[in-house]
Amino acid sequence: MSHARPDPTVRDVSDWWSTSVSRIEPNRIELRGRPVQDLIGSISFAGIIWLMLRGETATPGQERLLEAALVSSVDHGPHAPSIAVARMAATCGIGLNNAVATGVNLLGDVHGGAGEQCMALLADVRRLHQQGAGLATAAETTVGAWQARSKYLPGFGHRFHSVDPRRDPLLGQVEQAVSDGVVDGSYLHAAQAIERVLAAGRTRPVPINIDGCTAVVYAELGFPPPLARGLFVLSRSVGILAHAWEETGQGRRNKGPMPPSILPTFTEGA
Ligand SMILES: CC(C)(COP(=O)(O)OP(=O)(O)OC[C@H]1O[C@@H](n2cnc3c(N)ncnc32)[C@H](O)[C@@H]1OP(=O)(O)O)[C@@H](O)C(=O)NCCC(=O)NCCSC(=O)C[C@@](O)(CC(=O)O)C(=O)O
Repeated sequence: MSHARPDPTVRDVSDWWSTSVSRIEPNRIELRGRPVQDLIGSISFAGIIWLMLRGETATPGQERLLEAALVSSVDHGPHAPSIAVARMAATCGIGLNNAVATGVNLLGDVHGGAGEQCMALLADVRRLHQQGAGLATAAETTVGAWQARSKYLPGFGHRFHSVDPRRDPLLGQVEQAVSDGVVDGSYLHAAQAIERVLAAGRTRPVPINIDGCTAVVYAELGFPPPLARGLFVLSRSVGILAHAWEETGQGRRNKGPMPPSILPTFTEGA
């Protein structure tokens, strides 16, 4: 006798994986209602990402901006933790898929995933501004409230860039999209206002970083915050794959984080 309780949300066994993303039947593949044979050769990769996540076709302006953000965050060299760890993994005999997963699994609140929280930060500034506060006041109030919890604001600061070279071209694309009427610029202005608050009184600014710049784009385009992280993962997977593949080709085995001639400092009696 079965003791399983019936699930009222499941009327039929075919409801178990019910989805509006894709429809797959013998000799039929539709993605968001569009036959795959109509998409192949006619839609860009950024376009299919938009279609799959949003369920509708991007306008050319939306697609251009999404593509710019995806391009901007693909790689940051073996200094970047997500790349370094994927290269190390590739030398350990675990296969390319596991090397890529190792890199992707390093992306989070501190590295490559801060766009999710950054979008919430920008939304706070935007909301106060929309309620009537001046932009500078809205940014100061929000920075104060967030820094009462942590001095590190998501989407700002970089371990060695004082101006991230990805910042101006990407934010320039957002400005262009504002001029073209694609987005309204409110998240861009919130980010710039926070940057000004953080720079005040400092010789070394705390710049908006790539997680923050891409969060501006994804917020302007109307993606929900968790997808800022998801889209960063998609983009960085390209760089992770390229590095893992190159490292695989170099044939090294069991490569550690630094040359064996450099020994970690042993801290006596800790
Ligand atoms: C990223 C880092 C750990 C860097 O730290 P730093 O080394 O600079 O930190 P510190 O030396 O502690 O700070 C020096 C002084 O600046 C102040 N300060 C620093 N950050 C501040 C901030 N956010 N808000 C206010 N104040 C800040 C701090 O208070 C101190 O002030 P003071 O005590 O007065 O001297 C830090 O910013 C941070 O956690 N950010 C938030 C999380 C975030 O957005 N993550 C994404 C980073 S992008 C990325 O992951 C992609 C990447 O670019 C990565 C790559 O390649 O690495 C790629 O493409 O792969």
